[in-house]
Amino acid sequence: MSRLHEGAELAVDHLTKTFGAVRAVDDLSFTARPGRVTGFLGPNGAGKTTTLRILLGLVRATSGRATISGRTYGELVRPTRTVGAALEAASFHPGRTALDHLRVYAPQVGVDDRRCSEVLELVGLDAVAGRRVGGFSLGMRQRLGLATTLLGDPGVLVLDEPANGLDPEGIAWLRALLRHLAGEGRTVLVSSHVLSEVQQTVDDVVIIARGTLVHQSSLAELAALAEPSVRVVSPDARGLADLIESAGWADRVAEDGTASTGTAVLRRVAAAEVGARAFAAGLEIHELSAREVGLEDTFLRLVDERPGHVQAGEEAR
Ligand SMILES: Nc1ncnc2c1ncn2[C@@H]1O[C@H](COP(=O)(O)OP(=O)(O)OP(=O)(O)O)[C@@H](O)[C@H]1O
Repeated sequence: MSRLHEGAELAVDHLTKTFGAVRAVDDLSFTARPGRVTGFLGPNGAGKTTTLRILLGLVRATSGRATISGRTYGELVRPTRTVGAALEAASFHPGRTALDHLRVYAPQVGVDDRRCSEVLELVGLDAVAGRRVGGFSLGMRQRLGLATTLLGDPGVLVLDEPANGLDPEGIAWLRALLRHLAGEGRTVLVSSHVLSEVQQTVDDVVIIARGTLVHQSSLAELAALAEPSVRVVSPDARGLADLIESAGWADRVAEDGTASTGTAVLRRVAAAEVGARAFAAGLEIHELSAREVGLEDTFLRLVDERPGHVQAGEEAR
């Protein structure tokens, strides 16, 4: 028998799921490893929830497989002890207390009252154990949902948008808890449509768009894909245009106002390089500023998302 806390590899292998004409998941493959928090990221409608539902045996795949330690959810011997899942802000009986909510699930998982109190303490709800859930905020409900997933002390945690509804303090708390759980050797898979929400929590990222994988790596490798850029302003618009032309940067111009305002934003060019060339050309420069490229920008570039842009198929919901 496996030790408690022992994580298992999650493997999604050439997974496809169609709903009528909509290809929600399209030949998707990725893995999530024990001891690490993996961010499962993609814009709304990218296919995250569908993938997680297949992994948890709630939806049947059209083709391909999603496995936990080589087994599908249905093949697991003790599923509630192996995987803890919180798929959406779970529905709670408003009249039940937090402790009673857990007591309802405890027999299914095979744990006692003591464990219910333990998990309430773990998620910081011990002080309100006897309060009715009906009066709980969304953040408190998220915590109770998480407590429910932890009842069986599972080695694998699958959490769909767990940061939703949490205030900054709650997000910081969630981050610490997930890091702690992964530190114990568990496999933690966390979905989100906003990278910035989980970027301080995750070790690895799996990014999907339109049902397909666009990127899988460590967070550090994703950060290395960031493209620095530099903003240059000169009172001599003609001179700046000539400089860009002679340096061979024409295809690196991200925003161009050289002809009218003498302003240009250049991608993958260092400020020092622009400064040196401008100095050599005797070009007067009024602004030369390196722009920080956040991880979120890299993420949005990878999923090719524009503000207000709707993914194909999303209207089918
Ligand atoms: N039961 C269903 N019937 C029909 N289409 C569905 C069904 N479930 C999901 N879809 C479609 O599959 C696509 C992927 O949806 P899914 O919920 O998996 O995405 P998501 O990445 O979790 O998005 P969100 O962050 O908005 O929850 C969407 O186009 C959605 O409309």
